[in-house]
Amino acid sequence: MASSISGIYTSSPSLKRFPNQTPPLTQPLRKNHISFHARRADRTLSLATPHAVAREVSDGAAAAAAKGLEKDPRALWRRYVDWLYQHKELGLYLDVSRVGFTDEFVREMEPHFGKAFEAMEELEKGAIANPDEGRMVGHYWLRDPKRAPNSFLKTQIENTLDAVSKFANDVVSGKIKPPSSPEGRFTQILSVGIGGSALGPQFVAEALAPDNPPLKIRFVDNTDPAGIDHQIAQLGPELASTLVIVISKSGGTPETRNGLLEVQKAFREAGLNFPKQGVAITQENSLLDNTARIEGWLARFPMFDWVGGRTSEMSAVGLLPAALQGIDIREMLAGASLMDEANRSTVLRNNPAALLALCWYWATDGVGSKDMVILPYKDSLLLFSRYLQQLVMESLGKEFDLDGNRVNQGISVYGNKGSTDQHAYIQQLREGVHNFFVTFIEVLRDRPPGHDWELEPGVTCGDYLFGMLQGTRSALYANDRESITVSVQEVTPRTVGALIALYERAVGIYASLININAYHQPGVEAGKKAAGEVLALQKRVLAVLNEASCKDPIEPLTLEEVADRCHAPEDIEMIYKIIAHMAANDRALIAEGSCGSPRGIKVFLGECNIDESYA
Ligand SMILES: O=P(O)(O)OC[C@H]1O[C@H](O)[C@H](O)[C@@H](O)[C@@H]1O
Repeated sequence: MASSISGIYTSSPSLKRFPNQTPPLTQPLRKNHISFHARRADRTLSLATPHAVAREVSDGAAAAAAKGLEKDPRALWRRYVDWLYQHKELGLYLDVSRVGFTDEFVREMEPHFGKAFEAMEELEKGAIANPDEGRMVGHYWLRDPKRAPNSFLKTQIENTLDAVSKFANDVVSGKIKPPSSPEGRFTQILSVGIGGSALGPQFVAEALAPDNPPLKIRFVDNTDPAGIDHQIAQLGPELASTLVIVISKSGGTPETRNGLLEVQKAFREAGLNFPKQGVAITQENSLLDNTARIEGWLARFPMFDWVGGRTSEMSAVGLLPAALQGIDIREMLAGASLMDEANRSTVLRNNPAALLALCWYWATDGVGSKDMVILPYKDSLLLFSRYLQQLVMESLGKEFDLDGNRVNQGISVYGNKGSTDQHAYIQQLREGVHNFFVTFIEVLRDRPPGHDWELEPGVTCGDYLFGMLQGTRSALYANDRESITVSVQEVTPRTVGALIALYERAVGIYASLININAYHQPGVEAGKKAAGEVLALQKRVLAVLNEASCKDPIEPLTLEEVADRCHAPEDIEMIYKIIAHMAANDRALIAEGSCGSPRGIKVFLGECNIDESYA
C-alpha cells in the first residue's frame, strides 16, 4: 500500500527576509550586554575583537554574575515565585530563578524578544525563514495543520497523519502481516536512519514505549558493520516478522543507504522478500523514494522540504515508529500544540520558550561561553540530551550570522540522567571549571498510583531521586552554578510532545536573538564531501595495488610508490591510513615491515582482480 504522496510544496523564490522587519541586532546586543556587565564589573573593557571581549566579558560577567547571584533564602523564594512559569493544562512548570539575570538585563532584552516574536510569527505564516536554502520552516504546522500557509499543505499534513495512523493500526492488528512469519504478524521494527532520522524516534522510544509494545523497535543508525550485524543477530529468526522502516529526508545519506543494503543482504540470505517488509519515509522522488516505489515496498510516507531532520519528530519520521509501538501519537501532537500556543505569547514571562532563550543568552553571554548540561532525573528521558545535541547544536552552531559576520556561534549540550550522573561528572560541575549551566528535568510522579512503597519509614525510592535532584541543584547554586528546572507531572506522550515543542521554539527564538539561521546545516556537507574524497582515493589505491598484484611475480609497493602511482604524493598519510585499515580487514597484505613503521612497509593485494572494478 503506498500512501498518497502528492507533489511536495516547492518553496517560492527566496524573498528578502522579513522585508518589513528591521533586522535583529547582531553584535550591539552583546556590546550592550558587554557594556552592561562591564558596568557591573566596574571595569572598562577595551573593546578588542568580539571574541576577546566576549571572553573577557564571560570571565568578568561570570565573576560579576557569580558575585551578583542572590543567596538570601527569602529573596530567592520571592524570585522563585515571581518568575515561576506554569502551564496548567500540561502540568508543566519552568523555574528560572536560579539563573542570575537581572531586571536591567531583562529590560535590555525586551526589544530583541519583540523582534524575535515577530520573526517567529512570520515564520509560522510561511515566510522563508531558512534563507540560505530558500525554504519555509513548517514543523509547527505538523501539530496544527490549519496554521499551514495554504490548503494544499494543510491537506498534505492531514492526509499523511491519517495514512500513518491507518497503516500502524493495520500492522498492529495483523491486518497487514509479513509474508512468511510463524507469528502471523509483525513483531519487530528495524529503523534504519541517522541524525534527525533516528534521534527523535530513539528518544521517544526510550521515553514512551510500553514495557510490552506491539512491536519492539531497534535501530541501525550508523555505517558500522559490526553494529548492523549485532542488530541483525539479535533479531535472529524474527527477521521474518520485522518491519524495516528506512528513514531519510534526502534519501541519499550514505550511512542510511549502507544500512539498507546490509539489511537487504540479510533478508536475501534468510530467503525473505524485503520489499514486502520495507517502508520508506523520505521526500518524494528522492533516490530512496524511487527505489521503494520501483521495488514495490509495503508503504511509503512523505517528508517535506519545509521540515528539517532535527525538527521532524512530529512528522511521519517520529509518528510512524511511535504508533507502531502503541504510543498515542495524537497525544504527542496535542502536547506539542499546547506548548506551541503558550510560546506564541509576546509577554516574556508568559512564554516558556522565551524564558529558556533568556536564560541561555544570559548564561552564555550570547556567544555560547558556557555549555548546556541536560539532567533529567528520570531514566526514561535518558536520550533527551542526545536528542537536544542535534536540535541545539546543529541549529545554533553556525560560522556566520544572517548578515555574513563570522560569529562561530553555538551552545554545546551534554548530559545523561540523574542521579546517575552525580556519580560520574557532577564533581567537576560542583567544584571544577565553571563553564556550564544545568537544566534539570524533574518528573514529579515516581510510579503509577498504588504501585509505590516505602523502603524505609516515610521514604520511598522516588524520594531519594527527588532529594538528589534538589540537593544537586542547591549544592551547585551554593557554589554559584546556575540552573533551570523544567518540571512535569509524569512522562506521557503529551508531556514529551510538549518538551520537544518547548525546545524547538526556544532554539528558534534564541537564534533570532543572535541573528543566525537555525534551519540549515552547511557544515555537515563539508564532512560528507571529505568522506567522499577518502573513498575516491581508496579506489585509486586499490587499482594501483591491484595492478601491481596482478604482475608475475607480484610487485609489493612502498607507500611512496603507491602515492606516486595514485598521482597523490601529498596524500601519503591518508594512503597509509587506508592501507592500514585494509590490512586490518585482510584486504591488503603486508609484504615487508609493519604498519607501526610506515616508512619501511611494502604492501600488495591478496588476489588479483582482473576486471579492475576498482577503477
Ligand atoms: O534524513 P537524512 O536526509 O538522511 O539526513 C540525516 C541527517 O543528515 C545530516 O547529518 C543532517 O545534518 C541532519 O540534519 C540530518 O538529520
